[in-house]
Amino acid sequence: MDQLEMKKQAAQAALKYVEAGSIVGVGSGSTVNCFIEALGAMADQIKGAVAASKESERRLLALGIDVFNANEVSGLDIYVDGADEINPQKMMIKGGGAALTREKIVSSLAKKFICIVDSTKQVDVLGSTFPLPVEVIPMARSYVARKLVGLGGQPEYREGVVTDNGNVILDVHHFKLMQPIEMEKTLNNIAGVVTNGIFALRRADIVIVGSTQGVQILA
Ligand SMILES: O=C[C@H](O)[C@H](O)[C@H](O)COP(=O)(O)O
Repeated sequence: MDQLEMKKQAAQAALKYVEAGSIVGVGSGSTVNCFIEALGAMADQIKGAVAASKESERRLLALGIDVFNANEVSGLDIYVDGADEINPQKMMIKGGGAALTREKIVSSLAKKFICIVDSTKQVDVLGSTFPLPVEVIPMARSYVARKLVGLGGQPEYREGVVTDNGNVILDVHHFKLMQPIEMEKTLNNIAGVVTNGIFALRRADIVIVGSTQGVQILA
């Protein structure tokens, strides 16, 4: 079974958490694209969605699903999103698709964060395989990069990428995140950082893993 099939399995399994008449929080990325595709079958049963990226919004609308602005809802029951890495404590690295800030906002609105991943995303220590994305206001790029070096990382400017918020991304290599909560706070305190891709303060509640052995649910 290839990675896409594992993503599809996890995405399909997330449908059982979608309540009729609800507004669903929807993240972004290739695994979420599988979820959006599956959600299409429930388009006439749900009230709509709040999307964490323009790309997800476009895909939802194409399936006839209404998309609400985050300011139009007071809360969400569930938020469904993928991850670049997830550890046994259900903490994640996200932002491989540069949507981290809106993902943090929409996931914060939700009672339950349901993370859908294929088994290749599971790690013991965050930062083991994936560089940590940090969204930065463009004029602060060099300053923030120097601060990240000071913290032991190796930042790399993601050339040609502008986020949905008009900012840039620094991908930080060689950051082993032994204390994810502390590092999430430390990075967010650097002037010019909009947010960083550690999701530890707001971690997942339910993880659905697609693998060659089938779907595993970690609740
Ligand atoms: O900015 C992108 C998001 O955080 C994605 O959820 C993450 O990169 C996982 O994407 P994919 O499902 O394509 O591996």
